[in-house]
Amino acid sequence: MAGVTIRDIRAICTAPAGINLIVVKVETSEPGLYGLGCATFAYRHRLVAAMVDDYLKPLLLGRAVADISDIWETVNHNAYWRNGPINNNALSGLDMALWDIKGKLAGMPLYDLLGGRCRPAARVYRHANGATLAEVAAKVRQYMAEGVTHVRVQWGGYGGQASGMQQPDGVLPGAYYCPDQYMRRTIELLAAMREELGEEVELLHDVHERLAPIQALGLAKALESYRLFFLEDLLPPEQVPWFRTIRQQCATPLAMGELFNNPMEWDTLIRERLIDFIRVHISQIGGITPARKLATFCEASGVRTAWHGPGDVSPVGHAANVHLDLASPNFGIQEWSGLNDALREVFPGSPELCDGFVTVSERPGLGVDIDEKAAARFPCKDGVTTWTQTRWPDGTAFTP
Ligand SMILES: O=C(O)[C@@H](O)[C@@H](O)[C@H](O)[C@H](O)CO
Repeated sequence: MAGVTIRDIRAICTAPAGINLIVVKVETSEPGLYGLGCATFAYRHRLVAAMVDDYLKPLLLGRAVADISDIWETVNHNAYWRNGPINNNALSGLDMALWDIKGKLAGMPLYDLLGGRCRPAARVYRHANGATLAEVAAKVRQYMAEGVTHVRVQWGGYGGQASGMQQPDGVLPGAYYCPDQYMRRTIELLAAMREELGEEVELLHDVHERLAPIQALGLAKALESYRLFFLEDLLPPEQVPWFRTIRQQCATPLAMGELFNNPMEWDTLIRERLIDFIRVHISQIGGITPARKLATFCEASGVRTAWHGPGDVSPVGHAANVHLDLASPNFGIQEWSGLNDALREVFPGSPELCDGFVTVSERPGLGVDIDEKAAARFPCKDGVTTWTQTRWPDGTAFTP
């Protein structure tokens, strides 16, 4: 392994499910030996690709593939300013690809290289959204029939479907939602789901940072009696100090972190045991190398992992999530957004769901490949992102 070096690094952009994905391919001096990593930042794919092709490649050609830790530190410091999403995603693509190569050289699936399996498969939660309470309940039942034990319930999408909003003249266009209405409806939603579904299913809910801090506290308290598995992203990263107050006032389990990029964002939450689940987006924090350290840091504080697993993670990134899930003693649950046939065609060997558990292929490394010809049939889309232009009824811009 000592002699194997990096021969090429490049970004591959593809959108088989209509969502922009970025994968980094690292080719080595060993013919046919390469690794893949997820660098998906769906709304800025060109910038991440440029970071990979124009900055990481010239920096790293000829480096030994074995030296993942040193390469990670080198890239993290190379632009002087660090911990931003463009740099972190590019770094993640590279980092995962190097772990993939290390696994292939060792002849081991990544979970084995990370210390071995703590469980044969990772339990997932699915997402049930509906326009009516009956629709949400029907979706939950459908998942339960498929063997899924944990379901995240949402009524009218993130922030709810606002109705009867009173608005001043001249408000700007945007994705409007009404936090007070959303809060009332969410309490009604959880009451209705427990009434309808009983206690035999674990329920979760994603606030998606759509409330002011004092409302978030009120919601966490109001939902306590419905016994959530966890309440997700109750506040934006900028309001992390509020978790101290929330923790003192209620026992609703809390999951936080999909927007985090910088270790300082999670440090207090974990050290002071203010959350129960860490759910960072692994490519946003720089890949497997920092995620392993974060999982170990959480283990010491009794915090479990619930890595972010939405549609804007490539199957390569989902595989990285699941390998970590299998190898971490303090794994909690895995978000699973599902794959379509086009994703399976472009990414042979993708993780698969069976009876509420996701598994990875037993091939060495991450176990996922890419069919570049198929990927080219699904080009990424450019354009302005509109769903993140979120506003409160009076026109105030607020977090998406
Ligand atoms: O938990 C989730 O799945 C959501 O928060 C994501 O779908 C999130 O909205 C997207 O990843 C943003 O691109």
